[in-house]
Amino acid sequence: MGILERISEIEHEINRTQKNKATEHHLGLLKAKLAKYRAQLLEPSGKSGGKGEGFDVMKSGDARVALIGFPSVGKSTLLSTVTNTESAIAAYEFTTLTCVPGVIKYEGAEIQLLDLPGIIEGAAQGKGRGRQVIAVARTADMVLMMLDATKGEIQKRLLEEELEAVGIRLNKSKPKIYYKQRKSGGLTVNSMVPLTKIDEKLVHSILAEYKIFNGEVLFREDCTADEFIDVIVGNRVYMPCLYAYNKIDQISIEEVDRLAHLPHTVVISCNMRLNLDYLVEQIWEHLNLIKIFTKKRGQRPDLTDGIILRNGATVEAVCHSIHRTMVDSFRYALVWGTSVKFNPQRVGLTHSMNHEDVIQVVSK
Ligand SMILES: Nc1nc2c(ncn2[C@@H]2O[C@H](COP(=O)(O)OP(=O)(O)OP(=O)(O)O)[C@@H](O)[C@H]2O)c(=O)[nH]1
Ligand SMILES: [K+]
Ligand SMILES: [Mg+2]
Repeated sequence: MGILERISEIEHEINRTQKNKATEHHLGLLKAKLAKYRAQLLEPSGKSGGKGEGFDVMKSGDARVALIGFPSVGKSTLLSTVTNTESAIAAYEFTTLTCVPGVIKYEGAEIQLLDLPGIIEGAAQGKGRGRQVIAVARTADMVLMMLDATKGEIQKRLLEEELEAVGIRLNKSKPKIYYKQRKSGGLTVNSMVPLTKIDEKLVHSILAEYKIFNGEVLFREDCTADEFIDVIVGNRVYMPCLYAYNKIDQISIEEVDRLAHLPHTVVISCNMRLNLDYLVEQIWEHLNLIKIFTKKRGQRPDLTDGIILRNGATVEAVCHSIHRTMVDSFRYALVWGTSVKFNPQRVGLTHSMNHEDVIQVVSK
């Protein structure tokens, strides 16, 4: 039996099985098997595993956003509207066949937006250009999932399943599980909180499925079997996702209103240029970037030229982005803004900066 058949057989079995306490163990094991076969499917095998011609786009700017959606939902129309790059637009499906990068400028940041071919059901298993698209999506800082507003919510569910199947986790944080494989000594399973969704027996069975018999597991939160499997398989990417319902010029005001209230969702019309400013604002929000300003001693801060960093970035990261060797001569920094109690406050390299903070680095 081929891997695809095995996968569909297990999926079938999972769907057929009622979800309750008595079947929890059985389901958990099936999911572990499923994750194993899917991982095998995605392993690069010879030529077909590569990213493919036309997909190897250089990273540039402060962050990368991958446009994911079914064919003809308007991905290329968006790229051509919000960036200076033109990407072919047409009424037929699969107009775009490669990865086309454009740049969005916002808050002084340069955000790389990648237009990609449409993906369809079965993309995870290599249908269409699914694999190449997914490989690019994994390199992004965020997914912008474009949906056709006239098709309701069905596209969203299907695409989420495809991305889920290849280990992309949207708007979720990494499960708080400590896991360390060892050479001997058996398995130790501990938990800091009561576990209601998985028990020790299932933990052992899942590990056995991966031929792991020695190691240490510590649950720091009440995780599900799926989350535990994610940690064991590794190689998962956790990224923010913004859902953009396009073509709202084609649906009723009531439906627009309903969609607009869904979480992480923006409603737009690329053709009518409706709500595109808000879309860009929300991309910035979801990327979780901050802008900080530098200041020299005795001078005003330079508010025209901020430094773009990830939220939570430390003073050390600031130094690195100013100059490679700055950390070596670092004595302390003075910070003004919401990350400190006093203005200014003397801080060290490990201090975390907030959006729009001002920093003055004092060197040895
Ligand atoms: N009514 C309406 N049509 C739109 C809108 N945005 C794009 N379209 C149309 O949708 C069709 C497909 O647009 P594309 O931008 O080529 O879609 P795509 O998602 O890039 O398609 P593929 O590259 O084939 O996957 C074109 O005929 C566009 O004019 C919109 O806001 N409203
Ligand atoms: K198209
Ligand atoms: Mg296109």
